[in-house]
Amino acid sequence: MGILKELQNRILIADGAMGTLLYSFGVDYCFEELNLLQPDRITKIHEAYIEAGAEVIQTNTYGANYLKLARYGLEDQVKDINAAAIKIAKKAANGKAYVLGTLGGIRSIKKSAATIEEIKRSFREQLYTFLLEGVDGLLLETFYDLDELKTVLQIARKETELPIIAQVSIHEVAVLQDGTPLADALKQLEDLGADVVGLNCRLGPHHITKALEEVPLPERAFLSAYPNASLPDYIDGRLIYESDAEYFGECAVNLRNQGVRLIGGCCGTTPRHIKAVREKIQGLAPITYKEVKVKQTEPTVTVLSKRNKPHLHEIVAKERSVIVELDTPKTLNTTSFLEGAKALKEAGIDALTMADNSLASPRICNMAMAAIVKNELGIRPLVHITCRDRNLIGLQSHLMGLDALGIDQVLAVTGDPTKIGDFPGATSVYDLSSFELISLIKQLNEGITFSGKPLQKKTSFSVAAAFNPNVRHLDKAIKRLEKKIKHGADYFISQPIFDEKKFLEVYEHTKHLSKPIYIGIMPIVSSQNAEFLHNEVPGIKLTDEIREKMARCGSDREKAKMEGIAIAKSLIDAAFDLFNGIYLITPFMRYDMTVKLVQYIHQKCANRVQERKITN
Ligand SMILES: Cc1cc2nc3c(=O)[nH]c(=O)nc-3n(C[C@H](O)[C@H](O)[C@H](O)COP(=O)(O)OP(=O)(O)OC[C@H]3O[C@@H](n4cnc5c(N)ncnc54)[C@H](O)[C@@H]3O)c2cc1C
Ligand code: MET
Ligand SMILES: [Zn+2]
Repeated sequence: MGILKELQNRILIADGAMGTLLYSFGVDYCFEELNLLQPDRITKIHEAYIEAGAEVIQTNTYGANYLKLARYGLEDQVKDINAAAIKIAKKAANGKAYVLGTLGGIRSIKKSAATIEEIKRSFREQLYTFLLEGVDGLLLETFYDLDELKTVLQIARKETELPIIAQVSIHEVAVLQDGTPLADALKQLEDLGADVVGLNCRLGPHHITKALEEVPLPERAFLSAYPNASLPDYIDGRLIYESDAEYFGECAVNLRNQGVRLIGGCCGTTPRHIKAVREKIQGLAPITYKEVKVKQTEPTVTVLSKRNKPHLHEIVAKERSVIVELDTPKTLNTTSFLEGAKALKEAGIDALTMADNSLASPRICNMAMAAIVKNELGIRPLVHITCRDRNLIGLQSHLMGLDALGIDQVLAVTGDPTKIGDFPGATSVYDLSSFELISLIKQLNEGITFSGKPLQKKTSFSVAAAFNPNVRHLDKAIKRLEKKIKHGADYFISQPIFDEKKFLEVYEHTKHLSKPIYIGIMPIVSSQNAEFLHNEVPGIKLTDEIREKMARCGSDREKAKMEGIAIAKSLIDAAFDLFNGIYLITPFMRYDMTVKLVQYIHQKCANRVQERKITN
């Protein structure tokens, strides 16, 4: 008769999980490859679901697309794996159940997981196999990203008149990750031609039912729901679901009361769950009228963070500005650090920048020290944030914490690789690239979280990005700066430059940029330090003259210090008229050196003012 015709008059029961069932049997490789390697195993699962009461089953093809199979080196077998899955499901159904060809969503929370073009290509390949082999309908399931689902639905709708079931997945009751209310999303899918719209996975029956309370009965389409068995627990490295099938069956009645006509199960469900659904649903007619619960939306008050001072990017765009890096201690002794911070404040810096575990070695958390210098010493902190040490959850929480502390100057960087640090084997997170981190911060400035939820307040971050001019191809580095600007960078802070001639070259390459630069200068402390920088730090080359000057100081620490300061002063002279912003890096807690350089810059500014007065 056809699925849609049946749904006009009755509720259809679908099957439950395939992946988590296989996983619970100990399979932890590519589930879809089993269509080729162990077809009998898949057949038995289908049969068990049909035996339990499923009238609609789905092919074992959830991740059988080019992009996901590529993780297992199986990208060339898309057609074979899908074709085999359809044959297995049809044979198992044997006319007793409808067979849906399943296509799973690719993106999760990160849009960057795959481009729309890649998704389209990958989807089409899988779709054509379904259409060639023949199925009773298509199940587009577990789509977190509404744009992705809409894109693939449009492709499918154009290619076939088969019934299409389009299902989103949600993290939070009745709202998609981009903030779209579930009811709106399902309406959009219906308008794009989906025959059945609904949701599956991620949440258990309780939350899925709650979400559906806000969804009206569609005008033309039908509603579907495939909840997980429960919320997942993580035990001994495995995701475990509560498996009270009886409860799941009872919940199916609630789904029916919300107007759902196609009821199945997702992760953690088993043939026992489906049997329970059948027992509870049997004999119940679908509802034809429902009261929709109107969501009590809290008014979205979006206030701006309070700001007393202009941001650094606003200052440096107009006038001379000096920021100094003083890295937080590697031990719990904060005395020198705080003394240094105080001395630099007295010297008149605009901000104290604190790296985020630079060189991938742990130091006292820069957020903690930033709060201390801000609150106790009245210094404006600038906090570096790497993508290396925090996942997406950690990054957003960190930024929200900085806002709560009133710290609004940040530098978004990728972070030095762990292999150069104290813990070479440590995990690097990199959920986000530096570009994406910049975008995330700018999104918080709009009062919206990464997943599109309102924050009820707009943060007010001024976002710096890193600029490494010590590269072989400066043009490529400049392209990265342009990209960082597109993502929202307000200004740049550069790695130190050790060659007077380099400033002009950097100036010429960057003068077209719309954002200002704090150019980096770091005093050298010894000949050993000079040789290390020259020979071991990629991209950094010191002139022979500088190396000779430092070598002449031998092991005389005081002499080397004076020479290091003198060299840094010459570098400041070379940079002075080209860049408003000077970023001084304090080497090895030697703030006595950076204090002298800050004073030098201020003196130079005062002299300039004096000279101008005289010439006028
Ligand atoms: C001012 C400043 C502050 C920093 N603070 C910290 C800190 O607090 N903690 C820390 O761990 N690290 C810090 N770093 C180091 C920085 O994270 C690394 O140098 C990183 O590799 C580059 O940072 P990014 O954010 O500019 O990377 P991105 O521009 O995002 O570059 C990311 C990747 O691309 C590569 N890449 C960059 N430019 C080019 C190019 N021109 N051609 C080809 N490939 C390229 C990089 O090597 C890197 O692997 C800082 C660097 C700067 C300049
Ligand atoms: C990750 S959502 C579940 C996908 C598919 N329906 C399965 O059960 O394997
Ligand atoms: Zn699932």
